[in-house]
Amino acid sequence: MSTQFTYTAIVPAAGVGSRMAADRPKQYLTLAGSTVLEQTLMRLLEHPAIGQIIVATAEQDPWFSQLLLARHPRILRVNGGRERADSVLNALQEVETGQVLVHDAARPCLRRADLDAVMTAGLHPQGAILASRVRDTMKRGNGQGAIATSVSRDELWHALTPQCFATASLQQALTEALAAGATITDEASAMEWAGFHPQLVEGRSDNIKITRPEDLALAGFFLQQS
Ligand SMILES: Nc1ccn([C@@H]2O[C@H](COP(=O)(O)OP(=O)(O)OP(=O)(O)O)[C@@H](O)[C@H]2O)c(=O)n1
Ligand SMILES: C[C@](O)(CO)[C@H](O)COP(=O)(O)O
Repeated sequence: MSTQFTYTAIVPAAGVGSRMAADRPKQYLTLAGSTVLEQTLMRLLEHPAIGQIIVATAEQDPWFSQLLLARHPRILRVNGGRERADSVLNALQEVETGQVLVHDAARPCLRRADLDAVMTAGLHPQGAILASRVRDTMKRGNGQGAIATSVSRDELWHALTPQCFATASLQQALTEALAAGATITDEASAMEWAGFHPQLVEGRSDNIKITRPEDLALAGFFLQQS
């Protein structure tokens, strides 16, 4: 019996991790006995509705091929691009399923319940993203290190990943938004540019994106809790 997979996963992993200031891109730093990237890939490989996982790495990346998972039959490596959106667009060319999810390599603490929830919501034509409500009082700076104003946190959310969409809709939106010079920092912003209103699926705030040095130990702690 053929296995019907609903989603193809794209994992953007072509960044240099400049804010991490490590000796290698942060996705290759050691975490919980393997690497950040392998932890993230394991979260996705475990899901029965995810078929192929397309990992976008830098063209000259010397680390990926050294990973055991690099030879996994469900994992395909493609070249990333100058920006995260370019890496995602490159990977989208290889997607053969009607639904696609994009999940940052730098987010290894994703929980199965959150993945289930956003994949289900993502089947809606508008698509869906994992997100967490802002908790702190928000300030907008004046560019000179002082407060310009407070920003209402009503309906203010941190966009997380995975972000789940119909493959054709995302590919068209991303292509057209980038061609128009729009600033695209996540898949939802391309879909919004195209007039979609992706659903917000409230997820755990420990689904952190490893960005700065202090985040690695925190991710290790969170992985011990799961
Ligand atoms: N051209 C790029 C830039 C980023 N990413 C990926 O997008 C995810 C989120 O990006 P970010 O956290 O900004 O990673 P970096 O760009 O590596 O970090 P920095 O901005 O600190 O350099 C990461 O998994 C990163 O590898 C990518 O695939 N291609
Ligand atoms: C996609 C993302 O993780 C959602 O918050 C975020 O936009 C990535 O941004 P970065 O500048 O590439 O870290």
